[in-house]
Amino acid sequence: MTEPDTGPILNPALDGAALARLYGAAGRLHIAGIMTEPSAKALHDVIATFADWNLSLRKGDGDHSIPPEQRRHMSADQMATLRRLIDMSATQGFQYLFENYPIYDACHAGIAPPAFRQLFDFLNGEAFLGLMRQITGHSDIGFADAQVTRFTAGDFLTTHDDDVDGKDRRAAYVLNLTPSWRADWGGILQFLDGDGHVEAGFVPSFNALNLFSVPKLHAVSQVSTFSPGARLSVTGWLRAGKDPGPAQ
Ligand SMILES: O=C(O)CCC(=O)C(=O)O
Ligand SMILES: [Fe+2]
Repeated sequence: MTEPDTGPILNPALDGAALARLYGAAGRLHIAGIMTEPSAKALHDVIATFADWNLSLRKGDGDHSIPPEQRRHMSADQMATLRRLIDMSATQGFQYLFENYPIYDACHAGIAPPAFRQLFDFLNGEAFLGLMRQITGHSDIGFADAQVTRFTAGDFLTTHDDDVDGKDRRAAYVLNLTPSWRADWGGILQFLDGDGHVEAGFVPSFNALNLFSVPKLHAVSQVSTFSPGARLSVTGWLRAGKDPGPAQ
């Protein structure tokens, strides 16, 4: 893995007060150029060459993660069966399928690769959290949890609102690290209104932060079979209070 020298750096030219006005009006925001360009490129290179992805899906009522060791032993038939089960449950309810690496858990367990530790420190540093407090108006935001995600052809995340009791999520964020993408390739972060219509959609992009308030109905549309690339992001929530540590 290529390591960035310094880790991510917040773009010093961002106008927090102007962004706060936009967020206040819509409850969501797409911030282009969130990091300095060289540090965004370095972070992209780390994620684009990362190889140890879990497969993340929903089983019963909970998150289920298939680690890389186990994935390697799954036959094409087993994978196809799993896919069919996932498709069946996605028809009616909350389901997802994408690859991830749990940065928050790995940092607390002391096993995160150094570049992901730097990323976690950036997301929990005063520069980033201070800007997030200013934009969202939530002065009690105390920490950010985080995972890296990769969506390739067939991956999706159905409609949900991110609200989980006891997690104190004030806002959700998606740090976009996809260098080139077309809306036709899917993977669009869609926001739904009370009638089930898509009221807005953010197309995967590079070095941009999507931010939205919790709870809010949203989904990631399925990445199309003809998408040639991967949708790469760092996602998580800005949470109130002190980081409780492992398993939260
Ligand atoms: O990747 C995205 O754009 C959104 C992810 C999301 O909604 C979630 O992880 O809950
Ligand atoms: Fe979500």
